[in-house]
Amino acid sequence: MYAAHFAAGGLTTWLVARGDRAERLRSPGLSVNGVPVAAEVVDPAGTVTTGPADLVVIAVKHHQLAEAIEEVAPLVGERTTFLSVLNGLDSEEAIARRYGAERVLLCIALAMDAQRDGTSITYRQAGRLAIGTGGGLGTAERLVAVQVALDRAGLAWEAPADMRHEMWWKFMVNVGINQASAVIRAPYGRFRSEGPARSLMLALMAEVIAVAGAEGIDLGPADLDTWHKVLAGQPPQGLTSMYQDVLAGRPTEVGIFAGRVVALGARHAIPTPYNQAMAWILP
Ligand SMILES: NC(=O)C1=CN([C@@H]2O[C@H](COP(=O)(O)OP(=O)(O)OC[C@H]3O[C@@H](n4cnc5c(N)ncnc54)[C@H](OP(=O)(O)O)[C@@H]3O)[C@@H](O)[C@H]2O)C=CC1
Ligand SMILES: CC(C)(CO)C(=O)C(=O)O
Repeated sequence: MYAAHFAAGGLTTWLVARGDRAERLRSPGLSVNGVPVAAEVVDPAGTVTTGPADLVVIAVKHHQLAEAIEEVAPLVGERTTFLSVLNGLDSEEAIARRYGAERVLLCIALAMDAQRDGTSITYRQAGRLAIGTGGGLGTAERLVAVQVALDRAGLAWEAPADMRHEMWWKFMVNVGINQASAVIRAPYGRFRSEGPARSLMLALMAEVIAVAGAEGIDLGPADLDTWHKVLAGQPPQGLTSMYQDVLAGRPTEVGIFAGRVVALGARHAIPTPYNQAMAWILP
């Protein structure tokens, strides 16, 4: 979805992929809402004559991150800045360890409803990206350059004052709705009214709020209200990325959600039974 926006905005766009994956991106090719994406496929296993890229967007699942970080190497130069739309709290640090902290902005993807079937993507809401610097990551100059690129691509962005809080808010959301939707097998609509689905989502989120407090992050009722407003805008039949993974038989990101909450609970002696159950149940 992001590649389609960049290409349509007139920015030279490359899809980085190796082997069979590169072949699938060439044929049948990547399509977004039925429109083929005008982006060249770059296979880093071959001779790469393009680049360096001004911006690298990493949009893979967490278990694919380490490989993706290495595969983009031929396109990385001094001016290259990274955005990671991965959920969870860790991907920016992983990229920073490989390419340097100043090259990586903090980023989360909000309120999007993309669904994928092979190389065909459909979405109604592109949502928005929250981007920023913090914790030694990124620079103000790179942040502005990326904002200009996102404007050209027609992608909505915001730059919250407290990006760390924003990352934890998104973590709370993912721990709650992604995991609850994946085990109950329910679309967004089921979480809007009282019932077991919503109760499980809120119980999982309450454990995040507890461990966040112990980590010095102030999450609370106002953050839950913000989520309820976002949820009200999601299509009732839409599916979280984790529920899509379960339906497609793909591994889930449970390790960076429940796994992380359980580990933080152990560190701070805070019980996290709901997340422990998710870690036992989800593949
Ligand atoms: N979908 C959503 O609504 C949202 C998702 N997110 C987060 O964004 C991240 C991506 O999620 P999502 O888009 O749903 O994931 P998908 O699994 O739908 O897409 C990931 C894509 O990356 C490709 N890929 C994997 N490894 C590589 C690699 N080494 N080189 C090139 N391409 C690769 C995969 O190809 P292949 O199929 O061949 O393996 C696949 O097409 C996750 O962390 C998710 O939690 C955040 C907000 C919303
Ligand atoms: C917030 C939500 C549920 C949709 O944007 C998401 O991040 C996901 O599906 O992974």
